[in-house]
Amino acid sequence: MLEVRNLAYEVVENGEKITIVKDINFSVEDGEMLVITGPNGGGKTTVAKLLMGVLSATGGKLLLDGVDIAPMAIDERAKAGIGYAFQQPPIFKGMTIRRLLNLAAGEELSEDICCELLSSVGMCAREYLDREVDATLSGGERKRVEIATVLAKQHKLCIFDEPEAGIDLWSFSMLVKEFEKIHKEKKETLVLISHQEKIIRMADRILVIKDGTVDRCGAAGEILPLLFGGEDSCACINRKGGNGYGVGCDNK
Ligand SMILES: Nc1ncnc2c1ncn2[C@@H]1O[C@H](COP(=O)(O)OP(=O)(O)OP(=O)(O)O)[C@@H](O)[C@H]1O
Repeated sequence: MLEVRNLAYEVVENGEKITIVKDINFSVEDGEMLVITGPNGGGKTTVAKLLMGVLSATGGKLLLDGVDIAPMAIDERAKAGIGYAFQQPPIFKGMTIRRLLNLAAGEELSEDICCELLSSVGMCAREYLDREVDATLSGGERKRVEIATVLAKQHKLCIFDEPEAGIDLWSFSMLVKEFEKIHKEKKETLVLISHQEKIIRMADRILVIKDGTVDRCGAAGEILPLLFGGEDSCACINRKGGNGYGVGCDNK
């Protein structure tokens, strides 16, 4: 189980403190899927990076199965069972896709398994295996390779930051099926950051982050009508000129 308590991240710029996120509280039960959504610039990626350890929290607690992972470095968190796919995947010049998948899996994978992983993210597998993870791959290809690295291993907690970004429609449908598989068959705990209705509708719980803090959080059945459906949500979005996330609803 993941428990996030009063998570905060501040930076100092030109001697001035800037709060990027604060008072972030939520939990994800084992095997649950949490989707984090909300307006651009709200703080979603920052929260994901704080969970993975790419950034260090300046306040709060991050408990994974009761252990505070906040002081752990990124590699220790990976060893503790957290997998993370970046919103903007890094380039690994000189490293082939095959090698990257092996590293991500923590073992030598057979060519068939490497191909299966790439096929599951919509890549025509064998022709990619010995390509380098460099700028010759398109943004969408890098994104899919990045997602395949997370699929290469069983995790306690998988975090995907906007997996839909830059992915074509056909591959997106395959990805959605993969997420369903991770969620329903492998029963891994999933945190997905997304703006995509199809992904948001797969969630067990939904967290809406706006202006660096929690705007709404609850079971999907409670939050979905506020985001997409029902007369109330439409009324409040239209009436208050909201942004499609139910922000400003009286029924918060
Ligand atoms: N180191 C930093 N210094 C100053 N501002 C920062 C820093 N890191 C993040 N921010 C700002 O904090 C806000 C939250 O950024 P973040 O990337 O977490 O948003 P997001 O919700 O993921 O947005 P999007 O939906 O566009 O991906 C943004 O306004 C961003 O410019």
